[in-house]
Amino acid sequence: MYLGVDQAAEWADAVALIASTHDAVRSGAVRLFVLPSLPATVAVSAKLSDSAVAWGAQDLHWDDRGAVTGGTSGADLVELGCTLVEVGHAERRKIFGEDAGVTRRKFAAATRNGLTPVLCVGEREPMPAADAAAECIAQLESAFAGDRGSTEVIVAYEPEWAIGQPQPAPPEHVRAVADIVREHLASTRGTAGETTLIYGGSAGIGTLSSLGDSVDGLFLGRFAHNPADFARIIDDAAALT
Ligand SMILES: O=C(CO)COP(=O)(O)O
Repeated sequence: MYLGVDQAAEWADAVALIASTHDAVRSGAVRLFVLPSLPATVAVSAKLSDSAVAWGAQDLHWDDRGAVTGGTSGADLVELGCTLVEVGHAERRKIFGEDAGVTRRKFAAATRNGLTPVLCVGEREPMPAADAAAECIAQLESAFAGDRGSTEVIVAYEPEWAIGQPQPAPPEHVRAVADIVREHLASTRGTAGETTLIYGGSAGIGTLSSLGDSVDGLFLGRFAHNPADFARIIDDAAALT
């Protein structure tokens, strides 16, 4: 909810231009997706529709149709051209009280509708990496509910305590957690359906370079609101490919 609808559209316009001119995006070496606020979806998708940038939503309801005033149907997101949807963001868990059961049902709704879930996991408080990873793995397994990799999933590791801060979590912490989570995903899901691991939480210019190949990418918030900064973050990603 940082950007208004017109601001989001203007931002998407700038991002579409960056995507169309950046070699790493043009070649497919760097892939981009945008999850605007729901009211901005149509305006943003109009700007991105001729670009390589995918778009999606920040939330959906677990039912596709019925008496759910204020809900967002995954089927409607598909009609809007969304190919991804975020599930289980820390703010959904904290502000809206979404628990493991809600996240599991929303994850199922995403895959049922053919939307790639961007499944957010992360520890609430700072803690040793092994404990943080265990918490993330418990959240993952709870959301998967036995799904063993039939669909593509993007796992966003976002420690709750690192969101909305001046700096991301220390890179050595992120790398240590990501290594354990990745090993778990590889041993339980293999390569079926493809699982991507990205880091979010005050990520910006230089974050990806500091994480090396322990993650596949970033989940950006505030520090991508300036398109010029976003372009520099794409440069960081391109340098790693
Ligand atoms: O929550 C986030 C992305 O989902 C991160 O937001 P910030 O990068 O603004 O902390």
